[in-house]
Amino acid sequence: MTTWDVKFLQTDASLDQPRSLIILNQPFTLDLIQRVWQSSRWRACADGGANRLYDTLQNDENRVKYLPDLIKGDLDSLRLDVREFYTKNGVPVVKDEDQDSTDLMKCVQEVDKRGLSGRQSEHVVLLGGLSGRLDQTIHTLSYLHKLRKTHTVFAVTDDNVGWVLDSGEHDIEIDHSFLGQTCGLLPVGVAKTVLSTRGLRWNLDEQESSFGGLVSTSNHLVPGENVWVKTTDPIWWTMELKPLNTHLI
Ligand SMILES: Nc1ncnc2c1ncn2[C@@H]1O[C@H](COP(=O)(O)OP(=O)(O)OP(=O)(O)O)[C@@H](O)[C@H]1O
Ligand SMILES: Cc1ncc(C[n+]2csc(CCO)c2C)c(N)n1
Repeated sequence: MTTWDVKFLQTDASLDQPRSLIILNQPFTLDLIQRVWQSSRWRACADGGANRLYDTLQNDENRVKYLPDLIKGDLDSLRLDVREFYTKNGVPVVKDEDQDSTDLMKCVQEVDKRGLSGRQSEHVVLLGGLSGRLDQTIHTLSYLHKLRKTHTVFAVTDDNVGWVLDSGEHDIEIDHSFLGQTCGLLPVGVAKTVLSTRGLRWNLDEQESSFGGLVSTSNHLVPGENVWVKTTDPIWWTMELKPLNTHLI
């Protein structure tokens, strides 16, 4: 049995479980970056993710309070003004021109170099990756599926949080104060899986799910209940977030 929670999304999240944060090149609110920042102890921007951080923070007074530990990628998206600001403030900017790996992969390599990302140790949070360009979104789904045996990686946007549940049983703690009601079990990257659930409005009981068959989208969490999932094969689990504040600093 694996137990899960997304306490790192609480406004007052503590560093109970140290996390690495990778900021992707996708929009996010100030509220979301503040939540995931405070629950991380190492933060990297994947290339143009640094533009997003810079722009979202609005002014230099805020920006110096939220300096990442690293900016890495092929640097085809990082703006010159953003590069200059972060270089001036001591943030390493590392160019990796490999055209067979994405900037997301290049940042996960850095997490690995730090030696903290083992399945049982440091968790990784991706800010972005579940929306925007479809090829990039599918890359996130595929990459986290591939990483599931060696890394614990959550993907978070203003609308969603999601991750891969490996084959087996899972208890998912639900904090209804910031999670919306909608959730999904998405059989991406597997021929099929057999699912049983508790804590959902439309529960499954040893039912087969596949891309060409049943896909549990627009399911609902039951207020006050946690969720239990049993799956024979890996499956993507997603939950909707309640609307976040857009200006908190
Ligand atoms: N339009 C998009 N939709 C979804 N995810 C994106 C999008 N653009 C970038 N990302 C994510 O942010 C990371 C950094 O993006 P970057 O600014 O380098 O864009 P890119 O050059 O298109 O990405 P890459 O070089 O990795 O293909 C990407 O690796 C990807 O995970
Ligand atoms: C089969 C195959 N398809 C696409 C790419 C292109 N590509 C994949 S990752 C990447 C780097 C982006 O920063 C680029 C250009 C490739 N190399 N091999």
